[in-house]
Amino acid sequence: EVSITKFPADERKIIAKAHDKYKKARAGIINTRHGQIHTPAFMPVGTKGTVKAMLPESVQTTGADIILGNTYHLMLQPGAKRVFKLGGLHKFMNWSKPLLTDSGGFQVMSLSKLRKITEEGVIFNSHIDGSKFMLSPESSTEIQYLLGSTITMAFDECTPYPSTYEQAKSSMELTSRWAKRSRKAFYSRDGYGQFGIIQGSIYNDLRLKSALDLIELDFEGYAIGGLAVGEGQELMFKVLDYAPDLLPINKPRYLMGVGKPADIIGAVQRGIDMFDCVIPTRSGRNGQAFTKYGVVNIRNSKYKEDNTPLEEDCLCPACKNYTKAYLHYLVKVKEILGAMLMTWHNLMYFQKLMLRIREYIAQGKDFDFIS
Ligand SMILES: COC(=O)c1ccc(CCNc2nc3cc4nc(N)[nH]c(=O)c4cc3[nH]2)cc1
Ligand SMILES: [Zn+2]
Repeated sequence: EVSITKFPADERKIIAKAHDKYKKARAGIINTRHGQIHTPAFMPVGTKGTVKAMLPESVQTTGADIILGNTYHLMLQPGAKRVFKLGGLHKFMNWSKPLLTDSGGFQVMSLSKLRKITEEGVIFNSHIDGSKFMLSPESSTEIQYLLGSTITMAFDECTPYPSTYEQAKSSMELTSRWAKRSRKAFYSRDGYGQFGIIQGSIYNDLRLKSALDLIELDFEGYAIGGLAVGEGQELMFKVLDYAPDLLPINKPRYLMGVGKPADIIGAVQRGIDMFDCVIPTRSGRNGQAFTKYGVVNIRNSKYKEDNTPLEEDCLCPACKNYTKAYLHYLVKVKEILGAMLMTWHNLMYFQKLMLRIREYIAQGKDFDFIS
């Protein structure tokens, strides 16, 4: 049981504003072969088969029901066939709950050096040793099968921002053709699912066409891609004012790569059910702690003799057993325990946020508690 605390001032504004205009927030449960996912859900990112600086059992204590892995990284090292031979990713990383794997297109574009996009798929050189690989709707789907993903993502092209209407249109059409091939390559089994990813950038008619193309393929869930790519919160919310409504109301809606607490709250109010973001883990290792008082940059010298915890009522090990002075010191001297404690606290903060959101939606409360 975690205590219910108030949203910090900046979130207060967002929720109060969002509440008036949006009554699309929903709370629910996704049942899978590896257990239930309570939505709205936040997925900690475990790119290389580990949530960095966390034991899987520690991730579990924060309240996470599902974590995200990346096809791109795992296919390069240790290799999907090897993970399959060793019993699959769940066994390999000792995580028995649901796993969602991104399909690799986004990571290829943001990580690999040379690459070529063809109708067939993406040809690229590994950012590790430069060796040549190809990712296609078929190979990405097969890799995710070999990993044993609970939720497989269709192979898409994340349309860059900004893009002209023409660029966004041809990119979205490629994603639709790849979605069809991804769906055909998916080996459907009870309790496993595949999500389509809609594109279309900031153009509402393209977003609609993308949704229609993917709804025809009857995926178990749908992701909104091509956002959190530099467009900013205002433009992202402008797309989210209508895009979730283009998707089946009875299937999960997943906003990829989002986000800060205020982004999550605004997106939940617009009908989004699932989130993933590196922010709590990556910025935690970087010395940023999310608290009800706002973000604490623990490296700031004002904390070097602060003998109080990050949050007095937080149940995480960092807050229960240590002070900001100790965290300040650990992060400054780059001690591994610093990364561990900051990550643990941030993941706990994000899961507490999701728990509060789920409770208020389930109780039909209009978030007026923060007014
Ligand atoms: C400390 O914080 C950070 O370093 C940091 C870095 C990146 C993001 C944004 C991530 N945004 C994002 N991830 C994404 C992953 C995606 N995957 C697929 N298959 N298709 C997409 O269309 C797609 C879009 C995304 N947008 C947010 C935070
Ligand atoms: Zn804490």
